[in-house]
Amino acid sequence: KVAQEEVDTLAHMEINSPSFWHADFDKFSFPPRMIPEDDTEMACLTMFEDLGFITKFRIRRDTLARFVLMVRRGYRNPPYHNWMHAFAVTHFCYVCMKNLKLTQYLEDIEMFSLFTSCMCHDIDHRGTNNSYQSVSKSVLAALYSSEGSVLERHHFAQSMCIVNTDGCNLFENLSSKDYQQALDLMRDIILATDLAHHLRILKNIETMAKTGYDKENTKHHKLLLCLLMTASDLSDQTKPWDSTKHIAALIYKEFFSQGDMEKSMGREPIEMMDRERARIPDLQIGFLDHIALPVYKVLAELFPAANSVKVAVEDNRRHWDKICALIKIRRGGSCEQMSYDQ
Ligand SMILES: Cc1nc2ccc(C(=O)NCC(C)C)cc2n2c(-c3cc(OC(C)(C)C)ccc3Cl)nnc12
Ligand SMILES: [Mg+2]
Ligand SMILES: [Zn+2]
Repeated sequence: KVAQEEVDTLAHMEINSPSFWHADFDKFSFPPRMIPEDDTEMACLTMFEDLGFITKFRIRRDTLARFVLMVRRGYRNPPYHNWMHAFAVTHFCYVCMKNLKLTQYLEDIEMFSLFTSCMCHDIDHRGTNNSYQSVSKSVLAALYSSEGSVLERHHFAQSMCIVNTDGCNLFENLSSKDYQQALDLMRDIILATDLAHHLRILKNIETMAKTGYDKENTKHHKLLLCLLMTASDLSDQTKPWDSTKHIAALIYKEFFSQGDMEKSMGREPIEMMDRERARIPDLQIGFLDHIALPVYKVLAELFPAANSVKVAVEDNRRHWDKICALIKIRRGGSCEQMSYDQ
């Protein structure tokens, strides 16, 4: 699936330093989506190298090149859940590892597995959510609906296919113990990206932040890995307003086409997926209040160095509030569709 000359090019090129991409490449303020898509594989090599993973886990350069190329190809091209989403998620995880001194909280193998999981966490996403898999009686639902987290199980299965493909096994030089641990960690971390799972464990994460992280407690390691994964998955919300506005446009493009498909199947989509009914500013305020803000609040409690990220999300919420207020003034009543050139 990946041409040998592509692998050779990526495998033999000198790995660029972070500053080659931008002076702030390893800062929370840097927007990873500004990297041209065709440069993202090289930027992934920069991050692997800068985190010390290539040396520490004795990753062969041709294996790494083939792995990165295969992961990128594993993504489809829906409006939001595409390779650039995975790259942005991976970049946020890299910035956390560079700025939050995570070596004092997690083991090397855990960080390596988390970083790799970020790259793979939405592989082969079709731009539809878990409930749509059951409604449309998709192959994925047939495979996984009895266990739940249908999409996330598929993302993990696809990731394992790549790891098991000749010349793509990123973990090939790990001890058998570390090898098994890496795959188990990838499974737990990718399954943690199911919103339902996240909402189930959020209380435990908040309790851990209150009582204080205990490096000797394996449960705390797991909870922290899940938090870092969801904080990375939502990290588009931590960037400046222009980017956040654009991301909302992509998300609702994807949601509304699912809603259209559900209507064509004679079903009523939920409001956030119904282009006739959805009020985007209201929905985004709800999403930020109930899903995004709690994640960055607890991240900032655990890591004061992440406070700027929480502030950025609060700024974005204020922007949506202003748009809602504007709509109310102009239209009276609640927020309706309109262009947000705010
Ligand atoms: C900008 C933005 N708006 C969203 C608005 C709504 C929802 C949604 O699913 N609401 C469901 C209702 C029933 C409560 C998700 C949104 N969303 C996500 C997202 C996060 C996910 O889950 C983790 C990462 C674990 C939190 C999983 C999937 C997605 Cl698409 N990423 N960005 C967004
Ligand atoms: Mg996902
Ligand atoms: Zn994702």
